[in-house]
Amino acid sequence: MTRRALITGITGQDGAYLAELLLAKGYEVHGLKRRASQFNTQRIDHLYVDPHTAGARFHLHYGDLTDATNLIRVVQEVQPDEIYNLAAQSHVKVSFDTPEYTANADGLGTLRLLEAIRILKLEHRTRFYQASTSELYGKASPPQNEATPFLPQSPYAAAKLYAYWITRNYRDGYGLFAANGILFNHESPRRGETFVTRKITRAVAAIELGLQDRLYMGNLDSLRDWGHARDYVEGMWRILQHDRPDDWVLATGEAHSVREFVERAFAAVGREIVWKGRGVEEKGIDRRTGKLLVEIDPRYFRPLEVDHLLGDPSKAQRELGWKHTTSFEELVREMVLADLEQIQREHLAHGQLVNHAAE
Ligand SMILES: Nc1nc2c(ncn2[C@@H]2O[C@H](COP(=O)(O)OP(=O)(O)O[C@H]3O[C@H](CO)[C@@H](O)[C@H](O)[C@@H]3O)[C@@H](O)[C@H]2O)c(=O)[nH]1
Repeated sequence: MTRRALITGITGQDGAYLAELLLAKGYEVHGLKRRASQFNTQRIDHLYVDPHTAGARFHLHYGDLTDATNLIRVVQEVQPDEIYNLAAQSHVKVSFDTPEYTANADGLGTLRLLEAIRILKLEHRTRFYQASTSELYGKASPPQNEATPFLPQSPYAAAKLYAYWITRNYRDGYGLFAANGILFNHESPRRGETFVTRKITRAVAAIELGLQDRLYMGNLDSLRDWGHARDYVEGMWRILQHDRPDDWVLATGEAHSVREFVERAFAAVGREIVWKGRGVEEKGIDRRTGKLLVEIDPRYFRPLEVDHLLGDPSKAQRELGWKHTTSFEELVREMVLADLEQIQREHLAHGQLVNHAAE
């Protein structure tokens, strides 16, 4: 029997990698996508199959985590063996501007999906994966593992805390196979352009190609545990194949500062950055040419910051046999090289640089 998966957030970075993985494993993959005035399917266009094609295993459904009746109907139609809830308003800084929407989509959206499973009496058929996050740890001291108490520091993290707990409550109360993957930051060339890694690699590529002068940054001191998204979707799948539902940290076990990410990204194109000044006066200068390349813009600071995320993935390693395979250095390099190619292509097509990195 072909297994069926429903992925919410299929148009995002993780949704695209997970869809590829599940298709390669022989699954029938259904994805939920929001209607938008502009095309938002670039990351999955290569997977699209005309639904009239015999044996098509990739299907998209319109939907939204804020729309309960829609979710119930889609779950009823698909009758999934596995649901991966990856949809969210996932930008931490944006959540300070849109806290109510973030709570609705990220918190209540998770509840709506769990309720859909119950209403349709799929408790014994459908396994549920919740995209929980290292942002839950917030101010908790590193390293963080499954037993570390959560101290969320944003509307996004507070909404995800509700989602984490309601997933556990439905597991314990109703016997659902409902699991939380507590994923630390994971990036790739498909990362959204307003997250810090992609913002940096796009800027480095654009500067290198002479299309941009400099990069404006927020807090350079944050430490993050950055891995490659392709490794992490493999972990999500393993979490749902385990013999019991549980909560799992996926991380590399290595933390680097935002400053270090900037340095490595410029190093990938042969530039060395030297830092001058402190705080908002800090500047990144190209050692060879003396050119000012990085400046601080306080607009990118958040009302609350998460200073240090460093995951301890030993449980996932021991019990799921999961481990990251891409190093920090390889990740940065892959992203810079991909952006050099992509920006060259965009520039040829539009004659100008398209810049979305406003957050
Ligand atoms: N986005 C952004 N972040 C900046 C900038 N300058 C400094 N930073 C710092 O870079 C760090 C990482 O920011 P993001 O890349 O936006 O990611 P995040 O806040 O860590 O959240 C991401 O990872 C979580 C997992 O821990 C995810 O849950 C979340 O959805 C998101 O993907 C933060 O400390 C942020 O303050 C900037 O110009 N833009």
